[in-house]
Amino acid sequence: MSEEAGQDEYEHHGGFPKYVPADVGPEFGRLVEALRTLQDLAVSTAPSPEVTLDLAERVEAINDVLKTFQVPEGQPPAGRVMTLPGRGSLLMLPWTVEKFDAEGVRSRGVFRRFHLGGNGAAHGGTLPLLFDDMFGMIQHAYGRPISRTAYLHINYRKITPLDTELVIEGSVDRVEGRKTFISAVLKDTEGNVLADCDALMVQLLKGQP
Ligand SMILES: CCCCCCCCCCCCCC(=O)SCCNC(=O)CCNC(=O)[C@H](O)C(C)(C)COP(=O)(O)OP(=O)(O)OC[C@H]1O[C@@H](n2cnc3c(N)ncnc32)[C@H](O)[C@@H]1OP(=O)(O)O
Repeated sequence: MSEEAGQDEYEHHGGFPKYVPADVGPEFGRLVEALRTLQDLAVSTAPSPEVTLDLAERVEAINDVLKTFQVPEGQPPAGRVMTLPGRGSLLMLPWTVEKFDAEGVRSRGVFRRFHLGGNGAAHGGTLPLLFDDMFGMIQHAYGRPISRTAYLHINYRKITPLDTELVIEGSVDRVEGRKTFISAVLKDTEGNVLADCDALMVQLLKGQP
């Protein structure tokens, strides 16, 4: 495929908006980190009813301010700041990308209290989120158009601990027409495999949701 044709194909992200990196100041990362700490505290505290009511009113006041700045998908910085944990998105795991190229993507971080499943381990549903977003980035770094996950097969090999530095790394295994096969591994810093995952992502047709 010529470079021009490849670029044309890359520009066709189905019905997706085109995502470009966001340029933000340090105050954005500070806000996101403060909100993550709020999430951790919201699931790990038991304040009195009076304090709960006071907090609800204060958070509602913050929401009233934020509501006036709502913009369409693709325009908020959340998810588009590659230098911030979770690319600055509260949905994503707060992990930091340390390698991002066609050879593959590597990211490092911790599961926090907010991600607790049971008995000190990360909730099983948070791992597919980590892998799925990783696969989106791998696909992006490889130069493939944004695609939808058709399947995602995860093997939970060991308990995934909270508040412990972990590393996830993956790459494209092969491309067959619209289909990209990707795999990734989650390890602790001693190299123990906690989970591995492979997925099929299918390139969207023009205008496909
Ligand atoms: C600033 C920069 C930021 C960068 C970061 C950006 C990251 C953004 C990240 C965003 C990332 C978000 C990612 C998300 O989270 S996407 C959200 C989760 N995924 C979905 O919602 C997908 C829902 N499903 C669909 O939309 C359709 O089913 C798709 C689009 C997947 C395929 O339906 P479509 O009608 O289009 O195609 P087709 O059915 O003709 O299939 C085509 C081919 O694929 C093969 N096939 C299909 N399914 C399966 C299967 N299960 N196992 C094995 N094979 C399967 C099929 O046999 C055929 O093969 P072949 O016969 O051609 O050989």
